[in-house]
Amino acid sequence: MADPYRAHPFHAGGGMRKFGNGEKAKAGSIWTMLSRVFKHARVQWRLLILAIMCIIAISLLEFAIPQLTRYTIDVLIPEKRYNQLVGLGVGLMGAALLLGALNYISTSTTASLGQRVIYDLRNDLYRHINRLDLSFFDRNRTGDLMSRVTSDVGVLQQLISSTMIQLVTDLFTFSAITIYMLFLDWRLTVLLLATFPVMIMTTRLFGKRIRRSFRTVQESVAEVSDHLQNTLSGIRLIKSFATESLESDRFADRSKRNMEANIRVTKLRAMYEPIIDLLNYLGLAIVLVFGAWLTMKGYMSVGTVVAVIAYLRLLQTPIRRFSRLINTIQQSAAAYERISEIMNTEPEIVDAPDAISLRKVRGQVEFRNVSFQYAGSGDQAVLEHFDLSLEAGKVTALVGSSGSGKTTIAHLIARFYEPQGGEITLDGHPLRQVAITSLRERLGIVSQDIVLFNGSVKENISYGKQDATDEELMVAARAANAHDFIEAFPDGYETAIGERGVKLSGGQKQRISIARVILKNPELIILDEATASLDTESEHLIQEALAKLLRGRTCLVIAHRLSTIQQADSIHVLERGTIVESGTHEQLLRLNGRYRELYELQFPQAEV
Ligand SMILES: Nc1ncnc2c1ncn2[C@@H]1O[C@H](COP(=O)(O)OP(=O)(O)OP(=O)(O)O)[C@@H](O)[C@H]1O
Repeated sequence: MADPYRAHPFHAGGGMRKFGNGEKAKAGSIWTMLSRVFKHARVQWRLLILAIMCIIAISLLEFAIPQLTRYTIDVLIPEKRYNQLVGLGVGLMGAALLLGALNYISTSTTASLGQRVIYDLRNDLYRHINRLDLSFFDRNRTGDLMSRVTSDVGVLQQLISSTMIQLVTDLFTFSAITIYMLFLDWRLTVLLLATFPVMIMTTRLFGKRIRRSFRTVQESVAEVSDHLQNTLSGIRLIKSFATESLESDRFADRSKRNMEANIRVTKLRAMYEPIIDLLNYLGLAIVLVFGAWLTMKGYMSVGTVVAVIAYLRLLQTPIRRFSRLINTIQQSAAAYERISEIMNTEPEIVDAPDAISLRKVRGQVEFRNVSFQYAGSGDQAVLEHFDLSLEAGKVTALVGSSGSGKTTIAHLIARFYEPQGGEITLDGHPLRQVAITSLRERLGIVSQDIVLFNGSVKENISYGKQDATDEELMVAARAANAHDFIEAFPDGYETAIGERGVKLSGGQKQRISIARVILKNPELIILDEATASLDTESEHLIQEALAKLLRGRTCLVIAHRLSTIQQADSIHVLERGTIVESGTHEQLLRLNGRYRELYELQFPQAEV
């Protein structure tokens, strides 16, 4: 049946929703992000060690080259050591070659390290999303979740594959050079370091703003993705209402937010980088002026000044690079916040520590004094002090007006949601004590809202029993009256059914979904409006298939159409979460109550 809450039009609710019990990642938690990402990287420790060793070697080489310049100016030239010139050239070229090789190794290692970490992170995130409760998916938009798994994780990729290692290298180079420069000339170095607090303050100031804008960028990417997901999967509705241009305008609006946020980021960076450059020039001016003065006074050699300038440039490289990395870092921090919001959300419906695994069930289901309301629906309870029994091996039907709570009852049996009060038992075991997987393995649901995946007929039928043999598959398809039409397809069971089964008719989809449940062979079946909206012939075929499916199993049938449930062993009429009448079809007709009213509405000419 159509779930009224889900059957919303496009674009229900905009903006971010709160992530259930998930904490928000703390603002300014760049170090938390780096350390968590590092934890993932630690698993690849061989690559990590290789990358770090290369980086240290690169830093040492870069550090040694200015020493050659200094030696040439201060020793080789004044002392005219011609015989050492060849050695100098060869040494320099050798160092350059080694530098090239080390750079190659470190770049390729860090790139594959990054890819592997991202691979793990993305899989963890997807696994985690799959574990979350249905109520989480009620609260969050599919497109938004998709963009967290694709775009946000993608942003982190940059951070891991280049930025983080670069950051470690730069930190190492920076500290080594600063220490060496202090030895070389502490006065010049202290003067130089005086510009640093200003740099740090500027970075913090801009960093926060840049991150905020990136958060908007990522959120707008999510909105664009949500729009795409909704409209492309609902393209038939758009065409039938001729709302193509309306949707294009809405798309443009969402893209505009993305564009504006990106422009804001670019402007912030455009302002930040020149400020850092200015501070770098200030450093150079200090070294030049003060260094020149020291040299003129004879306190320092020309070679030392040249070496200090060379080191200054080496020192400024990491600073400059950091000012560019800040973009990636802040963007990653914004993306990481969005990933953390999911990772910090824990499912509430989980196995109890002493949960029992059910191997075989009879299917006796009891609702005792059950109260339930959906999260976020105010104090609107769907069920209050509700009692219901499903007799093992019997067919129990639920009828009643729209919104009376029929599907909710099915959801509670499957433990998609947990009741706030009372207890539901299966064969006497409270559902809270039953391992969720074992419960769902014993349960088959056929609903009007059929979900088929893009793939072959065979893959779809065997979804609940991946190791089914071709023979078993065909037996199930025959029982579901699906074998004949499947065989008539040019590729038979290998036929691709298209996204959500678009290449199949409504009745065919329904029969495939029945075959899927027959193959799974559960003891407990829920049919939710399974035969609505079908023509008489399809309905006949499906009724036949369902009759085979129900044989010998416990079954709950939820129906609007009373013709489909007349044979049920017992029928309950539900109104606003309360059972108002119960009995067999004949008994209920004799009661002259709500059931008879519904029956006469559907069959005005019937003789009853
Ligand atoms: N996921 C949800 N979140 C919040 N409220 C919900 C959700 N699903 C259903 N509801 C509300 O719970 C009530 C019962 O819905 P339910 O789907 O159980 O009714 P139903 O009897 O199956 O209706 P119909 O026959 O029209 O399908 C309705 O008022 C509905 O708006």
